[in-house]
Amino acid sequence: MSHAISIESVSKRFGSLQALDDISFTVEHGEFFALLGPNGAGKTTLISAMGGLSRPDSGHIRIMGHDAVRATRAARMQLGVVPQELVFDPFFTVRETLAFQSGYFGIRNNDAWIDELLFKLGLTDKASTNMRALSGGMKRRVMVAQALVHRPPVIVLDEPTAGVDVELRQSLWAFVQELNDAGHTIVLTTHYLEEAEALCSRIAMMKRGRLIALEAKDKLLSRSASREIALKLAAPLPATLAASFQARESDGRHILTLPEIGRLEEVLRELRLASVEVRELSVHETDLEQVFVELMNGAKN
Ligand SMILES: Nc1ncnc2c1ncn2[C@@H]1O[C@H](COP(=O)(O)OP(=O)(O)OP(=O)(O)O)[C@@H](O)[C@H]1O
Repeated sequence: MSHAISIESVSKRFGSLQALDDISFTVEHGEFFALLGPNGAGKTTLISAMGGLSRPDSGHIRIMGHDAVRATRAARMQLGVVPQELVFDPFFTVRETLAFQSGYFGIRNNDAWIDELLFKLGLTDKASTNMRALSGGMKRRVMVAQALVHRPPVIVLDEPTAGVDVELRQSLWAFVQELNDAGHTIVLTTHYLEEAEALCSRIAMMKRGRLIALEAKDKLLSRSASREIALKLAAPLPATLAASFQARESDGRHILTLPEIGRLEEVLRELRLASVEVRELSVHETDLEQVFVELMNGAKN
């Protein structure tokens, strides 16, 4: 079959604001894909368009081959979106919420799957609790269950861990990883870059409605040549080095930024010339946050 998600030259304006500017990319079956970008980059707008909730001004989106505008219902059957905002009827119980959502997809007798979802998301003992009586974290778990009642092959999570405690975050990721292992395609937006780094194999970055990077994670990480080194010295850091390598201090160590690792030799030479003994040296590998910041700063406005 075609791609799990295909986005083709999608643009959308809100008045004078270009929220999406000619976005094109595909997500393959079974991928764990991250969509990153600062606030207002257009991630939620793009996700709404995938779910047929808002209509692009131009371009096409297909979910498992179904056009999100012309075949909204068929596309939605293939897609589960966990929204950023908590949207629910406060008077329904958790089980009623999930049964109602199943009915929306024309699924009757969904109890066995609902029970499994409740169990996997740690909601079993909350099944009869009214939605309004749940904590924020519990409500978020219901949002995840709600997106999965129709067992969609493609799952999009829009910042599902915003404001969620560490325990839920970890159990949520274990569950999402399990879904991915079972063959579900996952698209994730998050502001926790270490989550994207740990889970996703390919990463798209957006800024002001445009796609500014789309690469395999490893390739993206290797794109940043700069490294930080931490030095513990027996004497003060020579001023010339401090100036050349934007030195700062942390935890009794000098942190120097090397634009490329080859400059390490220059640092060591300067220290030898100044007779400063090195007691400890460690090199910090690039992480996604560093690449993200560099790309965001480097992208034109
Ligand atoms: N219905 C709307 N009417 C007008 N402007 C909108 C509407 N929806 C979104 N926008 C604007 O479009 C831009 C993109 O918003 P969007 O919510 O898609 O960003 P985002 O990348 O999801 O950000 P965040 O990380 O904060 O969730 C923003 O400037 C936002 O204010």
